[in-house]
Amino acid sequence: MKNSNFGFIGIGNMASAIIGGILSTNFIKPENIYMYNHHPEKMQHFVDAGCIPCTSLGELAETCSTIFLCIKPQVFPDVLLKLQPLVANKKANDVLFVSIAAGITFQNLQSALGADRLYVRAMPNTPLLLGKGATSLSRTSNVSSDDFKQICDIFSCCGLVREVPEEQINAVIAVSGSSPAYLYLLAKLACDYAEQRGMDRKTALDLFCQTMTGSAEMLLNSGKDPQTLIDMVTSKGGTTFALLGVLREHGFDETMLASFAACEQRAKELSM
Ligand SMILES: NC(=O)c1ccc[n+]([C@@H]2O[C@H](COP(=O)([O-])OP(=O)(O)OC[C@H]3O[C@@H](n4cnc5c(N)ncnc54)[C@H](OP(=O)(O)O)[C@@H]3O)[C@@H](O)[C@H]2O)c1
Ligand code: PRO
Repeated sequence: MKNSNFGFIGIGNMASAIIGGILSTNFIKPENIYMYNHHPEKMQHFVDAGCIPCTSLGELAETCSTIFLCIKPQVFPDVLLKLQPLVANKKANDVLFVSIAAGITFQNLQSALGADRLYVRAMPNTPLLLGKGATSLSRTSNVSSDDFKQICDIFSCCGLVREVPEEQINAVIAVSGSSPAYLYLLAKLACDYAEQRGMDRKTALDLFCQTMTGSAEMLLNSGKDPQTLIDMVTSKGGTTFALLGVLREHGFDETMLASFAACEQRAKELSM
């Protein structure tokens, strides 16, 4: 398969993050990036940067050998139904589909677009917008190493990439896809509390964020596991001991684990 033109369907938050990463690193020239959104004004920013807007799905399908499906899972049945006849005349391995949707399975894509086509599933996250995202990728077994490397390289323009088997891609949503939401929630609560205690909110946010990045560095580079790092913070009978005691009393671990399971379960429900 020769990838020369790349098409994006659904130019919202995540497609914008991926295309932004590609353009900022010059990995693909803008004139090789095609896009379609049913509200064309959403594409204007990228059109100004030299990308090619399509006026129909057919125009995009005609021109592109790699097609990123960046719409919401609920929109997939409709878009795949329209896409199927538009790619029917292409040879099976002449087009590679990359779906970034939570829950949409290879089986869903194969049923709608053809069993022997090439498919990659991606689970990115919103920090891709800053080139600091984390993306998990799975591929069907017929995707060659070269083709898969190209998709990995595209997501690498926006941060870290890891391959996971498809069986794990719903579980990973709680780890890196949805997880920015609970980290932001923690930041919000810490800032709300600081404000209640008379602190300046911006000062609290700066301190909290530095603590998040520093803690992440410790997890990655100290050689210590998470529990050892928790123990290093927790003086016997001290403040952290009191804090963790309340979390334990209120079932924090169980609540978080239940929320991760709900996240994975919802992805399964979003399957077509
Ligand atoms: N947001 C995240 O953190 C995140 C992380 C990982 C994966 N994902 C996955 O990424 C996908 C997109 O999420 P998002 O947050 O980027 O959503 P989004 O901002 O709503 O983007 C979806 C885009 O698709 C457009 N669209 C809707 N129906 C269309 C159609 N029939 N044809 C063409 N374009 C259409 C929407 O246009 P209008 O708004 O004009 O209707 C919108 O621009 C989802 O499947 C989600 O599961 C999201
Ligand atoms: N945002 C999407 C959702 O909430 C997928 C992961 C993050 O469904």
